[in-house]
Amino acid sequence: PVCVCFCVNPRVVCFFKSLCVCVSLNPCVCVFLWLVLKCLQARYRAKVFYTHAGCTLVALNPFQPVPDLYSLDVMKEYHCAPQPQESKPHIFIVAEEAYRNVQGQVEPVNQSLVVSGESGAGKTWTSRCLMKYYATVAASSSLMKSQDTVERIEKRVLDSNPIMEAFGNACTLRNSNSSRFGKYIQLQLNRSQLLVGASVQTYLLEKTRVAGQPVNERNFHIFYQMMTGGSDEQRREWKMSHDQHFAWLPNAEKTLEEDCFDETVEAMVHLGINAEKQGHIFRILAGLLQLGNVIFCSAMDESQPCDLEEKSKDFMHRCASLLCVPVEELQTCLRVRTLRAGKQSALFKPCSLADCSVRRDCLAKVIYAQLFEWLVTFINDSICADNSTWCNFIGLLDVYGFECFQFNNLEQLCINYANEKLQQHFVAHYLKAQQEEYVSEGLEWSFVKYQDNQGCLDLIEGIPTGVFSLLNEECLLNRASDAKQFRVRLEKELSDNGSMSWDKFSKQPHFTVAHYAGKVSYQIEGMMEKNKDPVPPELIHLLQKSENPLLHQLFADRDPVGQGTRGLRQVVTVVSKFKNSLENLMKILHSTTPHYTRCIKPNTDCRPLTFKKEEVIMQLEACGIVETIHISRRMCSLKKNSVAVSLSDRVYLPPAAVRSWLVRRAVRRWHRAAIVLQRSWRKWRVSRSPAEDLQEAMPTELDPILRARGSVQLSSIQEPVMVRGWPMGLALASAPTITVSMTATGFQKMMSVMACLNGHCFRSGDYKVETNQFKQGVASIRAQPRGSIKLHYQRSPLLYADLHPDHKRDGVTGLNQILLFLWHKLHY
Ligand SMILES: Nc1ncnc2c1ncn2[C@@H]1O[C@H](COP(=O)(O)OP(=O)(O)OP(=O)(O)O)[C@@H](O)[C@H]1O
Repeated sequence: PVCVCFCVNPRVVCFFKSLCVCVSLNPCVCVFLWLVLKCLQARYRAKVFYTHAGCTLVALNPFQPVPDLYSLDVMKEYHCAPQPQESKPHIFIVAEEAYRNVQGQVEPVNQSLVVSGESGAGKTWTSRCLMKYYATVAASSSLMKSQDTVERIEKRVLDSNPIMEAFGNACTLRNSNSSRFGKYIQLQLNRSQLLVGASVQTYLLEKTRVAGQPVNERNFHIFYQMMTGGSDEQRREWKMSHDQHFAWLPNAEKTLEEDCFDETVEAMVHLGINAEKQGHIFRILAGLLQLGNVIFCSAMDESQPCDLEEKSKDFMHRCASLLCVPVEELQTCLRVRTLRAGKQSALFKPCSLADCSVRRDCLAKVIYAQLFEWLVTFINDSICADNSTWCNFIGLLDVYGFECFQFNNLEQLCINYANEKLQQHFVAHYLKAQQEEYVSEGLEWSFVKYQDNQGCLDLIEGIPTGVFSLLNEECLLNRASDAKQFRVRLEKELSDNGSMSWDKFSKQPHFTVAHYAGKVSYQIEGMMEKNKDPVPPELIHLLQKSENPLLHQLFADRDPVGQGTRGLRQVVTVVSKFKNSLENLMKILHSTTPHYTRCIKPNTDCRPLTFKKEEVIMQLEACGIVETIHISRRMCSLKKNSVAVSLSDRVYLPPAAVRSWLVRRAVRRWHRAAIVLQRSWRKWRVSRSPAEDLQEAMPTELDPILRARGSVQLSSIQEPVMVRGWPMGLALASAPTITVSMTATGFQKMMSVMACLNGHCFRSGDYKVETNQFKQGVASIRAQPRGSIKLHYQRSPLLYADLHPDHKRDGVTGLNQILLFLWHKLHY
């Protein structure tokens, strides 16, 4: 059935579909997207959620539990299958393929499973499924008798999930269990490929959430778990009465299945976080909640520190008691800045009202972030195997997807930068490597064009004038940051980079980056402060005095003023830390065999079995799926000498009846489209006078300029031969061979040339045609044995027909323009 789709000129489909998103795309990309979209939609309706697309597995989120999709029996089925790739697409195929690569010691032996997608698409779910799979099939204890037999190490590895999710996930507008950090989990395998340990690396926790939650979103799950799951005794210990309202716990009335305190505590116990340590952790968290209720008010005397609202005094006491720090000192360091002049003397300056709140929030953020880091280290200590016991690993990367909100700041810049890096890895590794391999195998292969995002990466990470470098420079200067000034600096340094632009009419200082997945505007206000992420030294001093052993431990080694070894200020900015950790990750990815899973969110409301085409198509375009399928399709057509097989090979369509209905419906539409096209074509022809037509189509004399644009000059034969390529192009559009030329304008032209030459003085075999698909037209025709013959094209009488259809990314070009022209003629 897919072949039927390919028989129609993609541009026609494009034109008639006229989806606004499609029109802005390259027509060939557009038709691919549309086809993929249709296949995915049909499969989703038939409750088939996994689809192979080239080397990538596309996972559609069902938003409801699917019985028996991930059961032990299904795991066994894939694990024991002689050829898992031949089975129905499933995440377990990816898992098994990676596992067998390790078993087979195929270089690079270590594997990385990259799971990407936007928030709520199903990355965490998928990662959990993968971990369960390995914990079952590679269990080092008892093998696969029942889920319960998964013993110690496997259980501990799995138990890291509820803890990390409790502390690092939150309910957002887009996902009720949204991971607010990125993670790379390394599953360690011994010589017999059994799971003997694991380690977790986390990236960029969204710590601002602890002290401020976007409207209609929530704080991290752990706080709500404590509220709903804590016993009366615990609540007393946490100074958390049943009727107390917490400013930092919005939407507490919402009940979520993620609010499972018992599960978190049980997992903590399994990982060795004993009752005493748990007590320290929960008291710290309870202290933060009390801190969030503290509100400052202006002092009567401006030279004095801000006052506390009456109720806040009590909250401040509770907070100090839970954090085990002296209450006076806590109050002072939130309200008074200490200025050091030299080593001995110190000046005390009351903070402004706004500064007091900033310090309060800063205290909460630094404590929470440090606690999260400690938890990750603890988990690693508990599940990491001794280096001597493991030799290979399978890594699972679950990273935040591309983000574009109304207001974007440093967090989005970092997240989108990470996505650019991963996209580059995907493109470089898969698209380039695959294509080079095909060429080296001697396959007649023309390179598929792909979006190179190096320009965008240079813009962000370039040294010394990338956005990150300039941001860091501002931080080192240690002066009050000015957003407008910084914007001017950016413009001065980076206006040459094509990925950077500015909205001239916007009043807010900002810059816009053209990412591979779309343009994002970042506001500059606050960006430098976020990058510095300063913590007042007084706060660190205070926490180092805490009598809560855990809190004390969290800050014991921290230098409050950030002094380097030679006494220089050492500013480790957010972006430099993030860039470093990402570079390390990329090194790991480059040294492993990658497997890509693209999770797709079929609708934004998280409604079960609801497929919104517009939303899916955006995600498909953003994740480079089209290029992947394109290569596979071309590869299959080369190998099997038939076109359009790969989609039907790899995309499993729904049962017979549905499939034929879909095809018939599609054919009817295309038939109607073709009739409209024919009619408008005839009308257009009639509207032109024959003389006009002939004059342009058949120039009597070939002057040099005209000849350069459009005629055939056969050097061994004196007489020039003209090739009328334009009508042929359209005629060929309906022939089956056009399937190959969907992205190959050169091939299309070659076909028309061959057809024309056949009508002239050549016998077949007299010539050999070579094409270069990236240049417009035919590269050369070699006559044998008469030497090289140059071929030129005749200028088309049709407006726009000479334009190469896919050079501009946006805008409609080439044949689409003809069609638009006709359409306008027809309708207006
Ligand atoms: N395969 C699946 N079967 C059933 N439900 C699923 C599946 N995948 C995802 N879901 C549902 O979708 C929700 C969102 O998935 P998940 O939390 O994995 O998204 P995510 O991509 O990790 O999002 P974020 O980036 O915000 O963390 C899950 O809580 C679950 O309800």
